[in-house]
Amino acid sequence: MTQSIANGHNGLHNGFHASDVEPESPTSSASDISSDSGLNGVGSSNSSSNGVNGITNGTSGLKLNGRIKMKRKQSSPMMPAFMVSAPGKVIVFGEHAVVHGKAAIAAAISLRSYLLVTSLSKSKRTVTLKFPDIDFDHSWNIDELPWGIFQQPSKKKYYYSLVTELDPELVEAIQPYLDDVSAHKPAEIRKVHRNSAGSFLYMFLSLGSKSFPGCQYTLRSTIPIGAGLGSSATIAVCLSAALLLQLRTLSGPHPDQPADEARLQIERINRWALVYEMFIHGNPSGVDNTVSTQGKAVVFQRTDYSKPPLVRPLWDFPELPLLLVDTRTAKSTAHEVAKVGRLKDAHPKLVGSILDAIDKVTNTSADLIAEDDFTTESEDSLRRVGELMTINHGLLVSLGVSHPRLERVRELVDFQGIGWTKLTGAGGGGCSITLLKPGVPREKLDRLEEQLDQEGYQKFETTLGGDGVGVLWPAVLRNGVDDEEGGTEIDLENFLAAEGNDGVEKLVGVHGGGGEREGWKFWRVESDN
Ligand SMILES: Nc1ncnc2c1ncn2[C@@H]1O[C@H](COP(=O)(O)OP(=O)(O)OP(=O)(O)O)[C@@H](O)[C@H]1O
Ligand SMILES: C[C@@](O)(CCO)CC(=O)[O-]
Repeated sequence: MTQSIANGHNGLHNGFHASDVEPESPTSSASDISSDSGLNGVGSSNSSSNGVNGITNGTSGLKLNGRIKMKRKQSSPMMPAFMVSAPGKVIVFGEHAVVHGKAAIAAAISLRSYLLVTSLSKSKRTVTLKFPDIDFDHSWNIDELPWGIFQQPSKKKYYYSLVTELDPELVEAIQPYLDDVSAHKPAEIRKVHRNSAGSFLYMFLSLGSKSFPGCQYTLRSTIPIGAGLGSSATIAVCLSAALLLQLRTLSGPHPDQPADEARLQIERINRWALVYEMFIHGNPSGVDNTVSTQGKAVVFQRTDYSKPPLVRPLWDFPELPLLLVDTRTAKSTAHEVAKVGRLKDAHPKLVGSILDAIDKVTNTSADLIAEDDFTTESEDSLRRVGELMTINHGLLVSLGVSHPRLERVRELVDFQGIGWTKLTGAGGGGCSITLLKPGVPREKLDRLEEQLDQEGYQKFETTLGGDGVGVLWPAVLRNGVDDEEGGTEIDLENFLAAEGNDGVEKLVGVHGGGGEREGWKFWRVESDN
């Protein structure tokens, strides 16, 4: 398995603090502009990187005392259907410890979620979530949602706000709108659906306004759910980007966009994705949504939950030969995180030392891969990273987040003597990653894969370090066919009809023929400075 980061400079000294990009004097709220449902959010440009939110495209703005007053459009034509996509991730080092303020290294993978956003005609006042992967489909009447409490001056949040905790009163206000969600489904499924619905409503009501146009959000994913590959974060990122695009608060993505402006957009998407994750998980560190938004690989640390995290991109993350194995034992991140929290409460010093040790492992590894002579061709380089993975896994075992099925993968890999294995993500099931030794004989690998197959494991082919959140605007793809009609329009029908992961990838995948597919655009955040 290989990764594919193109940019040839070392981003280790290239860190940026998310707070660097906060607007100094934001002047219009998302809800101010949502009533003006102008088109062309992608490729449109706001001048937010200079600290003033001048959303200029498609509307004329009057500047008054440094503030921009938006002139209402006379008519608001419907937005075209568009798509957003975000990648899953693997945590290479530091899961769980990252929830307690320690560093983690995570990389985007090539498995992705895809969200189709379809606007409804003006007379249709509903908002619909369609999540066929989890058999969830629900609509609400936009006019009946509890806008009043979300718009109260003391509660109102904006597209640039940093929300670091959920407001219990707002969570409470949503509850009546969850009562009839999947009411006749089994309790376990109902719980998952209500969680998805609640997360969405919290974000929708925070960002939107009563005049938000009727629309449908349809999501399909190629990421196994609850496997530690950040599936929930991808949904958070897709919905956050979609809402911000609908509100025309994002600039780009476009190819000649300066990197710092691209980073600002990424940061805004990431902030709201965290809100969704908070609703799903309770206490997320934010590493999953951060790497899913930005893509590539990052060192992530959040020491103070009231502040943005420190995110240090690793543009030159090495092409580690990794084997990704799904135990096909679902777990709940919220459950595993809470378990570690309880262990820490019971044994603060001991668990504190384990978390410190994980932090050391992560930082040692970040230093190691930044060394000039680190190369994936070198046995010594790989052995050193591998040993750190083994140590990290051992520490996670001592935190109680492994699982017999994960230990079995380790046993099989160790028995063949072909690499170093650790769990990735929340553990308790989910996935493991194995760093393969250089020059492993094919027969040994075949034997391992056969054994894993027999025991019901699933092996994933993925590359590390791919693109973050992407946009397809409008939802039209050429699909490699040079037809004069202008390509295939992605609509609800063909999106829902695509068969399995391969069908979804073939129809809408961001990658075609090994490269990026024409039409999909990404915020380019790499920079030399
Ligand atoms: N394809 C999907 N469609 C709709 N909802 C999904 C989908 N994938 C994940 N989810 C949501 O995410 C939840 C799973 O999140 P969870 O954090 O437990 O797993 P994960 O994100 O895959 O793993 P990790 O957080 O450890 O990386 C599901 O219960 C569901 O709410
Ligand atoms: C287990 C955890 O560290 C990673 C889940 O992918 C949780 C989090 O960081 O929010």
